[in-house]
Amino acid sequence: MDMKYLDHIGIAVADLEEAIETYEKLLGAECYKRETVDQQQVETAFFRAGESKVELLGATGSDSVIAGYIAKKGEGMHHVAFEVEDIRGEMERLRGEGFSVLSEEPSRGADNKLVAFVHPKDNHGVLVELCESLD
Ligand SMILES: C[C@@H](C(=O)O)C(=O)SCCNC(=O)CCNC(=O)[C@H](O)C(C)(C)COP(=O)(O)OP(=O)(O)OC[C@H]1O[C@@H](n2cnc3c(N)ncnc32)[C@H](O)[C@@H]1OP(=O)(O)O
Ligand SMILES: [Co+2]
Repeated sequence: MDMKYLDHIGIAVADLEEAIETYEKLLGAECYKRETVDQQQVETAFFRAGESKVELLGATGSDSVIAGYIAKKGEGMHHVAFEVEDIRGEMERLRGEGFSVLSEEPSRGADNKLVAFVHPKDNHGVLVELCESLD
C-alpha cells in the first residue's frame, strides 16, 4: 500500500476569482499559487490547510470536466487526491484490484506532479486522484 497522505481536495467552482475571495475569508489565508493545467482544461488556485491543500478548480473551456460537472451537479467537492510514491505502480495495483483507473498513463497535473484518476463509481461516489510529486 503506497498511498501516503491526503494531498488536496478539489472543489469545482464557477467563478474562480469570486471563489478565491471566499476561500481567503473562510480559511483566513491567502491563495499561494495559481496554475493553469491545459491538459485538464482547468485553472487551479491553491490554499494550504496544514499538510494538505485545498484546490479550487475553474474550467478554462467548455470541454473541461469541471464545466460538465458544474452543469450537471453544480459547484462543490469534486475529488480527493492522495500522494503516492510510485504512481505507475499504484495505477497497476489498483487495476489489479478491479478499480477503473481512467487513463493508461499518468498526465501532468498542477504543482509539478503526475496525476491519474480512479472512477467515482468504484469509490462509493468519490472521484480519487493519485498524484506523484516530481520535485
Ligand atoms: C489539475 C489536477 C491537479 O490536481 O493537479 C486536477 O485535479 S484536474 C481535475 C479535473 N480533471 C478530472 O477530473 C479528470 C478525471 N475525471 C474524469 O475523467 C471524468 O470527470 C469522469 C470521472 C470520468 C466523469 O466524467 P463523465 O463524462 O463520465 O461524467 P458524467 O457526468 O457522465 O458522470 C458519470 C457519473 O459519474 C458521476 N460523477 C462525475 N464526476 C464526478 C465527481 N467528480 N465526483 C463524483 N461523481 C462524479 C456523475 O454524477 C455520473 O453519475 P450517475 O451515472 O449516477 O449520474
Ligand atoms: Co486535483
